[in-house]
Amino acid sequence: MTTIAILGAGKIGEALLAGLLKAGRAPSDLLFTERYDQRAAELTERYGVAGVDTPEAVERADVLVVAVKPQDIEPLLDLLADTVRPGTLVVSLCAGLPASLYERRLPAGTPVVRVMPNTPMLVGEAMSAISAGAAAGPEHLDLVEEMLGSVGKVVRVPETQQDAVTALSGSGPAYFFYLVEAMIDAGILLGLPRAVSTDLIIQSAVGAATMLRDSAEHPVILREAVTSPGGTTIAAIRELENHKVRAALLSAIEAAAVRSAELGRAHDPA
Ligand SMILES: NC(=O)C1=CN([C@@H]2O[C@H](COP(=O)(O)OP(=O)(O)OC[C@H]3O[C@@H](n4cnc5c(N)ncnc54)[C@H](OP(=O)(O)O)[C@@H]3O)[C@@H](O)[C@H]2O)C=CC1
Ligand SMILES: O=C(O)[C@@H]1CCC=N1
Repeated sequence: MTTIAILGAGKIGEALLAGLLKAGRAPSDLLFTERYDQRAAELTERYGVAGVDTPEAVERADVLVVAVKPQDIEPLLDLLADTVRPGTLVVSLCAGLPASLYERRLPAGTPVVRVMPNTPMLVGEAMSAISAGAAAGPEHLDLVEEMLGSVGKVVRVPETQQDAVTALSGSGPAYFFYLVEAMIDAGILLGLPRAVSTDLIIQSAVGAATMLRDSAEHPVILREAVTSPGGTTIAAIRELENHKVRAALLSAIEAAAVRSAELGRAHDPA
């Protein structure tokens, strides 16, 4: 069985750990590293997976999943540089960091797959986009697709599209949470109890998301079906247009893509 080590079990690393276990992987086929012993002990207690140091993870794992913040990549690469064993697959979940960064620093021929997942991995509903580095072949993409397919949906994209993917689906859940948060506040403004407002909005979000996924209808058609002539929805939509919410979303997501590219350049100026 393939042993997978998650290097940096923070928010996304833990989501992957939990998702893989939920999908049926044995705790003995998983390892993780963490910076602080207390965090490692908590994770082992919660998931029954062993926390190890980086050299042990490199020694034991067939797949190393890098899930530290981009700002923490350099010391980790220093540790991995001469120790990664031939044939080990390196999977990077880090925003912005190109496969070429790993290829320059790790032993020649190390296969690298760059991935942009998202946190709904925790509930088996991740959206992950994967791209092969120079030394990664179809067998490596298949392995990563199988691994991430057990915790959500996977698409293959050219690496040139990863900054856009990061801005859209990597950060995407945050935009929906932000919208939900604002809509719950609107209920408070209208005098509803917070619990009622929260229930109304979360169920509306779940219902709308399920329709988007299952109805095969374009979002415009679904929105038009809610928007009655002379009714309530169009009164709200006029306000959204007045406040340029669509333009704000375009700018916001463009800013996220620009930031992803900046993070990459900061560590891999070539
Ligand atoms: N959060 C998200 O929604 C998504 C995040 N990502 C990417 O995933 C990566 C991790 O993000 P996120 O999980 O949010 O960040 P977190 O800070 O929550 O997780 C990173 C974890 O790695 C630990 N760490 C840092 N350096 C090392 C090291 N050398 N060895 C072992 N552990 C280490 C950190 O410890 P400490 O807390 O002590 O710093 C922290 O617990 C980022 O590169 C991000 O771009 C990708 C998609 C979505
Ligand atoms: O905000 C970030 O940088 C990370 C990458 C995508 C989602 N969270």
